[in-house]
Amino acid sequence: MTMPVRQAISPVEARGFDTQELRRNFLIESIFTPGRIGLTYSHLDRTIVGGAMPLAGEIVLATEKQVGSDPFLKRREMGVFNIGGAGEVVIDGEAMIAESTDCIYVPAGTGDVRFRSRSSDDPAKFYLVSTPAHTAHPVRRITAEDANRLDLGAQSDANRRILRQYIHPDICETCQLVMGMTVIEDGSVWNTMPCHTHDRRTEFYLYFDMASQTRVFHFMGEPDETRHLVVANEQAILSPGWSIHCGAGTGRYAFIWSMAGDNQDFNDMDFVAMEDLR
Ligand SMILES: O=C(O)C(=O)C[C@H](O)C(=O)CO
Ligand SMILES: [Zn+2]
Repeated sequence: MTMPVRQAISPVEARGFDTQELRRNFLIESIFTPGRIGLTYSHLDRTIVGGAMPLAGEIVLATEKQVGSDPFLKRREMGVFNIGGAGEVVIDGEAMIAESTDCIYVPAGTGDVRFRSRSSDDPAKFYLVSTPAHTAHPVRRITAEDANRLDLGAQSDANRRILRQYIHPDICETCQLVMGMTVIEDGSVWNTMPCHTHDRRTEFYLYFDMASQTRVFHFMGEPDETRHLVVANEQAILSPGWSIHCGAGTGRYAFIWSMAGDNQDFNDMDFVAMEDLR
């Protein structure tokens, strides 16, 4: 496995980027490869993001030079969100079932992590987000029913959506990772609109559950210097704290959001007034 590195980009640099440069820095085009694990190291809050898609055999989480510690989770925690068929995450020899839309929290200090699919005909797709951690909290399996559910938006604003907070201080203790899933209701297109920034935290989005022809127009940038990225199914966005992050889809979609940084306060957002967007 090689782990590409994404440097932290300043808002001043990003203003000058063309489409290709924006995509190279803020989009991960391929998260899942059958039978493989693939990870990207971002200098945004030193977050590692990627996917593991086991087929008949298991996949082992191995460490890399970029991580600087052995084992991988010696000084990190990890959220594992399954968006595929049923599978298992084996944590220091203990198998935890992960059905579709289950999330497993794997704490710092874990020695050995393995990923398995129940059936290679319907493989699990484990979306992985790992952030630095200073102590070990208990392992958790969090289902959609366990998560905090928020019903957001209005049909008249085309932004009705169900947001579930899985890894959140009310549900699961972590060092810094916060993670959940937002599903856009039929007939709505917008996520996270009205939009916000939160310079205290980095955010990552994995868009999924999209038809192959569907695209999400994901908006980023400073509120008065917006840009967009055209995103296909199972691609991920890196969103620095200075950037807005929101999107509109041409068809059905959902996304996993995750955050890391100075606090775990989901409501610590700086909302942007519509008249300030450019
Ligand atoms: O649709 C939404 O609203 C969200 O999913 C909000 C994001 O998770 C977010 O930006 C949290 O800071
Ligand atoms: Zn946000």
